[in-house]
Amino acid sequence: MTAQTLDGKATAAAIKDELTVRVRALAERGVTPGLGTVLVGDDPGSHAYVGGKHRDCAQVGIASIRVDLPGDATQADIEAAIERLNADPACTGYIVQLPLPRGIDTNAVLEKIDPAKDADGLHPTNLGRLVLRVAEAVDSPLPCTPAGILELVRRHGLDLAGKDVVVLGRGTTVGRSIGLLLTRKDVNATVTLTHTGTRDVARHLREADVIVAAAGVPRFVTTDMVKPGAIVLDVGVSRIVDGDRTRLVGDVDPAVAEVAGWLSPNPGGVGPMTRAMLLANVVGAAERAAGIHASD
Ligand SMILES: Nc1nc(=O)c2c([nH]1)NC[C@@H]1CN(c3ccc(C(=O)N[C@@H](CCC(=O)O)C(=O)O)cc3)C=[N+]21
Repeated sequence: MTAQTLDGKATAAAIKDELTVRVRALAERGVTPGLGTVLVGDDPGSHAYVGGKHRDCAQVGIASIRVDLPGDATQADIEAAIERLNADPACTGYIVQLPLPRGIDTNAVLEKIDPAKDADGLHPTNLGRLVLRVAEAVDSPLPCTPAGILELVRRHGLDLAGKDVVVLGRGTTVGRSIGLLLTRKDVNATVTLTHTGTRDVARHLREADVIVAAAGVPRFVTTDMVKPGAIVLDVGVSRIVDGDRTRLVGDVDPAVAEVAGWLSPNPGGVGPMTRAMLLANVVGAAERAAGIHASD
């Protein structure tokens, strides 16, 4: 048996088509959503991600505002760039590409972002809203990768209610925040968060109905750790040097496809969904700024 594919590329394309329609409706009201990016330094991976985000924007009719700062930019330089984007009416949402260079206080930077323009959904105010509004749909930006994972699963007709989900990794963008979404009453999953301090990670994984692998450890999850039929989401990305080129490798051994019921490929799974959710946050912020609400 081989796992069915959680096709992030095709699902993201469908979401982008839907967003194009919403962007057109905004244009009729004279509103153009604009995504800003703040990129510090010259990490090739970060450049590739940011480039991809601007290409996505062009596809759905979102304007882009790109701010690139040198690797030796100071805390004050970065915060000044943020203040300009907060004040710029053409920018309806923006992100600060992470990680920031060593020596920069990332949390201080993220807290300067206007929560209404937080396209990543990582501002403390927006994460706090997620904590406070367990029962209802929240009309505020959601963290892109967790939201993308839920949307990917939902659009493949899978229901997580009552399922035991084991999350691997306690990073801010995925591990720490995905449980907030998975345990909302409209999802109703049960969540275990495992990390480097967990005594026997493999034991937890083997009992999981759903695995969210976000540890950033190449091919950590192997066939012996997966219950037959489980839903497996491969979130992690590591760059591996392979001869004279680099390859992207996920947290899940591709052989897991022989055991799992569903598997998100990597690339082509969670990554494109993260980008689609970023666009959705920018469009949502522009709609709210224009007085249009999700329930309208
Ligand atoms: N403020 C901030 N927000 C982020 O959302 C953020 C970040 N910083 N820093 C880095 C991580 C990583 N991340 C990815 C997004 C898309 C793909 C993606 O689309 N990957 C393609 C492959 C792309 C390729 O081939 O290079 C795929 O999975 O098919 C991957 C990784 C967002 N992140």
